[in-house]
Amino acid sequence: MSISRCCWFVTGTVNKNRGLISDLELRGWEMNQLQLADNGYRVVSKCSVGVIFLEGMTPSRLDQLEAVMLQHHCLWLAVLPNDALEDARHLSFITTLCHGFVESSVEGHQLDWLMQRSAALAQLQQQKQQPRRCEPAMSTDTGEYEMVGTTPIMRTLFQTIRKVAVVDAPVFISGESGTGKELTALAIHERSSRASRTFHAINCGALPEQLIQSELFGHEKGAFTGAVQRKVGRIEAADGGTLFLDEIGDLPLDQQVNLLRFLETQRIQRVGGLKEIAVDVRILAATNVDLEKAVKEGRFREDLYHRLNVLQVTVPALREHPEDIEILASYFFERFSSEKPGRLKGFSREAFQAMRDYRWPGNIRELLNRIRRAMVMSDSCLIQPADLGLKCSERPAISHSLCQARNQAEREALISALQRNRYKIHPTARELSVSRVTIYRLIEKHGLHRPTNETAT
Ligand SMILES: Nc1ncnc2c1ncn2[C@@H]1O[C@H](COP(=O)(O)OP(=O)(O)OP(=O)(O)O)[C@@H](O)[C@H]1O
Repeated sequence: MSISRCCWFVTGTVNKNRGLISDLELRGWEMNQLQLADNGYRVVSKCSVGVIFLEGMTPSRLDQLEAVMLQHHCLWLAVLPNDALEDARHLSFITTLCHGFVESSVEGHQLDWLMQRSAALAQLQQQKQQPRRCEPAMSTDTGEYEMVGTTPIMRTLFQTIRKVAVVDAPVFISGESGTGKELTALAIHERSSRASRTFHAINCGALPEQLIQSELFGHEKGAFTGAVQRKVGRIEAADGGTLFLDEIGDLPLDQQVNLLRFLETQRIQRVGGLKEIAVDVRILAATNVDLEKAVKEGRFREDLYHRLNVLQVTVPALREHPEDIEILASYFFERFSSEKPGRLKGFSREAFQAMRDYRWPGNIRELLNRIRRAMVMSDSCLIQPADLGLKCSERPAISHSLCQARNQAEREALISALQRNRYKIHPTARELSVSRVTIYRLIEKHGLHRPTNETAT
């Protein structure tokens, strides 16, 4: 594995550390100093490791640094002055933000070794976190149609998409609203032999009932009042390509018969026309309602259901793969970055936590919309839970495992004790009858962040 020898460094007192920095440069490290720009540290994420020389670092610089460090996907090492571990502010900084620390008496070759190991680990972590995308389903100018997900359930979905794409049979895509059914349909089309032809999506629930037949099958001039000219229907327009019938459960029963006839014969007849026209279209259909139930209740034709349901793809609800939330959030942050104010750098830990805690009834579409709105509305440099319209109390109503419940209770007890004690570590530890070290450990474990104006210990 080739390791990038690119390193950020921030130093409290440049001169004191000049020797060590030069030594590292001689050992092949490209040492880049993070510069203090007008609005804070300039963020450029090209290095996978960073070194903070803590000596002489003022509390206000530490505050600025924290925000920057959270933005970088790199591992941070602290070089400590002798008494740093006695200082609660430094201790909290090291335990919550740093991957490792060494005393300032460290020799160049020792720091070099530690940086190499950290850079290697950071690279491995980054590889693991790379979004495993189902290659762009459709090339568009906006690059809008990428499927992001790294969890086993999403990988299974990507595998299924690849399998069903290569055959020409109808596919039935089920899943809750906003889970990505249309994106799945597009991904199937894009991997099929029809990829170079058109992908046409119809929302059956949005078509006015009296116009459905003409919309789907087209009409001849004069077929009905207002039919002033011939119209090619959506099925015919998709000839050679793929037709995606969204919300198929909303198709009225009489239109279900016409669709069934088309699926059986691959021919259509325009309204008012006499000619049968052969159309070569692959049908993908989706619903977020229980179609089997609709069949039992007589609202959906059983024969059509079986015709459409040759191959099945189920798109999971977001709450079934919450581990993808962070990667999806980052993807949407990138996707809408042109709409955000320049100062906005990403998400706070609390925002990620709130996103993980939320149940997401509107699935990925809701996540996308909340992030897009937060990016416009946020006043700070990191998106906060309130910007997303989320509160920590909006917890999932799903049952927790005992371990999750314990964690949750521990987190809540810690947050309220910290708040009661104005984020002072000592009284919080006393109240919870644990050591101060335990409080620091728990703060790190639960990704909490003490307000920067609290200097308390
Ligand atoms: N895995 C994903 N990665 C990235 N974006 C996604 C993913 N899944 C869905 N999206 C985005 O979420 C939005 C909703 O997706 P889509 O329209 O495909 O959902 P749907 O299940 O068809 O919704 P509905 O049931 O309301 O028709 C779209 O903007 C889509 O690009």
